[in-house]
Amino acid sequence: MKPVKVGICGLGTVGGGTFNVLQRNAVEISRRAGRGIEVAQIAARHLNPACDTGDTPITDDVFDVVNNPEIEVVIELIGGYTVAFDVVMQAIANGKHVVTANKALIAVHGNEIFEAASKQGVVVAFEASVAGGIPIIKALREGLAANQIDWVAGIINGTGNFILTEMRDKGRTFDDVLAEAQMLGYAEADPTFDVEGIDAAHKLTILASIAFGIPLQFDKAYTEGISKLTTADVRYAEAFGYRIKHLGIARRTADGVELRVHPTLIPADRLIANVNGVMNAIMVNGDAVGSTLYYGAGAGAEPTASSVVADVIDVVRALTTDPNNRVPHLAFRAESLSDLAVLPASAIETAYYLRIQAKDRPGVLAKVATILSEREINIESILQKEVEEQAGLVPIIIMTHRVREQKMNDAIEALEALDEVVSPLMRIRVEQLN
Ligand SMILES: NC(=O)C1=CN([C@@H]2O[C@H](COP(=O)(O)OP(=O)(O)OC[C@H]3O[C@@H](n4cnc5c(N)ncnc54)[C@H](O)[C@@H]3O)[C@@H](O)[C@H]2O)C=CC1
Ligand SMILES: N[C@@H](CC=O)C(=O)O
Ligand code: NA
Repeated sequence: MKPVKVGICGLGTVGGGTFNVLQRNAVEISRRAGRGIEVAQIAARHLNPACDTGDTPITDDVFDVVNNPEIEVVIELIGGYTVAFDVVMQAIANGKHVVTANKALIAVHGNEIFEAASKQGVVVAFEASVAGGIPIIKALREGLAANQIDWVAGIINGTGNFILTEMRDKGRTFDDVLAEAQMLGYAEADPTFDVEGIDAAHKLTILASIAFGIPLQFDKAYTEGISKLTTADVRYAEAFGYRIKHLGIARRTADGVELRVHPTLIPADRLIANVNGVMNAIMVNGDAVGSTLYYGAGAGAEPTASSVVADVIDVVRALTTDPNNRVPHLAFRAESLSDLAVLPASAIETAYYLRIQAKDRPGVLAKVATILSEREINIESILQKEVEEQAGLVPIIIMTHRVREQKMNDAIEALEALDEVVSPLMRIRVEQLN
């Protein structure tokens, strides 16, 4: 049988890695796919020194690839929502299958893209878009298909986890580690997407849709980054037996779905609390299987290429299958997606860590405790440090029981209004993940 011709759009970190893996493992790949896979054309603005493209035809116009009649599968590795969106929609209109690593595109425009793809009978595959090399889409969509999924919680941004780990273990500064993550090709084109949680929210949006069978709703995700965390919080968390990780959490409750990305204290003895550097890990809890954990490299050229190429192999196998009997894009059949509401942040329920910088006066602790108890917020433990972090100020660290976010917002407003308390205070959510 003739090889399947594919076209690569974008030859940066992931595009280069994808080309290299397709070449190096060509024999193994064709033994799995049943056919060879040939890169018939590449669209690139620059050559990639990490990859020897030999005599593969190269164009600087992505639409040469998208409109190339020989190409059956378009691999979109440009990123962003502009050119990438046009590339994907035109490829679908031309009856071509698409493989992409672009979580921003899928989280924001996925509903429209999947509808167009289904009408055309083509597949849009996006395993590399979440957690780089970890086959989490495959696990959730197929391996756990028997379950009602209760929650998903994961470290799903490699850059952010790399920064937190290096800051904690080596005392390096935020900016220094971010620059290294950019140099290593982990960071997004705009690194605020990594450090402000936008990239993790894109990925969480995708995971939640596949876990619960709901349309993609990125605009409803609550997003908080890691840029305000201090080494003092990391230290206090450790004193309580916790680690701070930047988590994406999607949880089904009686009222709807929580969809939230934020720094989180988790018990230091959980496996996921010990996931360091660029590694990602995702816990999935299903009613039949219980808790499961998926671990691996969340970013980087070849780990991400591992997922891209696996998708290409899946697509090659799907070329001869009935479009109505393929695994649905969002795991549930499009006509069976549910309208389960994504809850507003005020309805989230979680425990809290509070760090209050207070003037060293008698009676402050009693006032703080009163404000919390008036709002039925129970204190789990409290630590009043005698050392002053700033002149005349002593930190009070409080761990609470679970409470609705609305109540905590009210309490924080009242605490910050106290004359003795420096505003703003630090609040970090706490999860046990069991
Ligand atoms: N870097 C990583 O570890 C991971 C990246 N991703 C996603 O993969 C995609 C690609 O990311 P990277 O490879 O890191 O980015 P990159 O910036 O290294 O590569 C993108 C390439 O596309 C090229 N490009 C831009 N516009 C173009 C156009 N009109 N025509 C032809 N080429 C064009 C750029 O010149 C660049 O070489 C993004 O969607 C990203 O979010 C997903 C998982 C991991
Ligand atoms: N910038 C992303 C790349 C992979 O998705 C990350 O750091 O996780
Ligand atoms: Na993946």
